[in-house]
Amino acid sequence: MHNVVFVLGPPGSGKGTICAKIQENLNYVHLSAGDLLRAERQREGSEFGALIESHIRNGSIVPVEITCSLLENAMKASGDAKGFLVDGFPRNEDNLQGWNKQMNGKAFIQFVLFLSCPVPICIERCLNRGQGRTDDNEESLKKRVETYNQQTFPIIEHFKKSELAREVKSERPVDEVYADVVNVFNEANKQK
Ligand SMILES: Nc1ncnc2c1ncn2[C@@H]1O[C@H](COP(=O)(O)OP(=O)(O)O)[C@@H](O)[C@H]1O
Ligand SMILES: Nc1ccn([C@H]2C[C@H](O)[C@@H](COP(=O)(O)OP(=O)(O)O)O2)c(=O)n1
Ligand SMILES: [Mg+2]
Repeated sequence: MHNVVFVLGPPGSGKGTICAKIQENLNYVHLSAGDLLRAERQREGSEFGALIESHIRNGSIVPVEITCSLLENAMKASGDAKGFLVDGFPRNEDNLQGWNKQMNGKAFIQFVLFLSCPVPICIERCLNRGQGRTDDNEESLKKRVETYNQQTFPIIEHFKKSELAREVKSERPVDEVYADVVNVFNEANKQK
């Protein structure tokens, strides 16, 4: 049974940055759904490359069958760990239902880390991210924020209702955000 922490928040809220630090210090393995999709997009012979690229540019969400299989394969391929940080997933109802169907009995959701950050700060961060991504531009970001507000935030609300969500405000400096995130993990691991 894989132990999973979902990491959600608007684009640019710091999910990847914080997950990398947690992975380094707390023995969780960081799996970014976006990174896995970008790798699949590039994979020689992938039948999904063009589909993934169009969703990424358009700020829309790739069908869960693709994303969830990439995540499950990555978990299977990973060595033993305290758990998996599933970064940027589930991003909509299709993701959530697809996860429940595919991962039923195979994964336990320990909690959901929600990084909340004002959108203007998030947009600024993405425009300055400097990773050469095809979706860090004004046009794509406008659509990604719309997707987040209309499709992802309801998923966060769902996890809040089931008392699984742990919110950390992430407009502050990284170290301050990370210190609060560590406290969330310590608290959650104390309860196990
Ligand atoms: N707390 C923070 N303060 C300032 N910049 C940040 C902070 N967290 C992340 N960043 C920067 O903002 C950009 C987006 O961060 P990233 O972790 O990629 O966010 P996400 O994965 O949520 O899109 C990166 O360039 C990162 O270095
Ligand atoms: N569950 C997911 C996660 C990402 N994607 C696609 C659509 C997203 O806009 C892009 C980029 O996701 P990613 O998490 O890397 O983006 P941010 O780190 O939040 O800026 O990938 C998806 O279709 N389904
Ligand atoms: Mg990211």
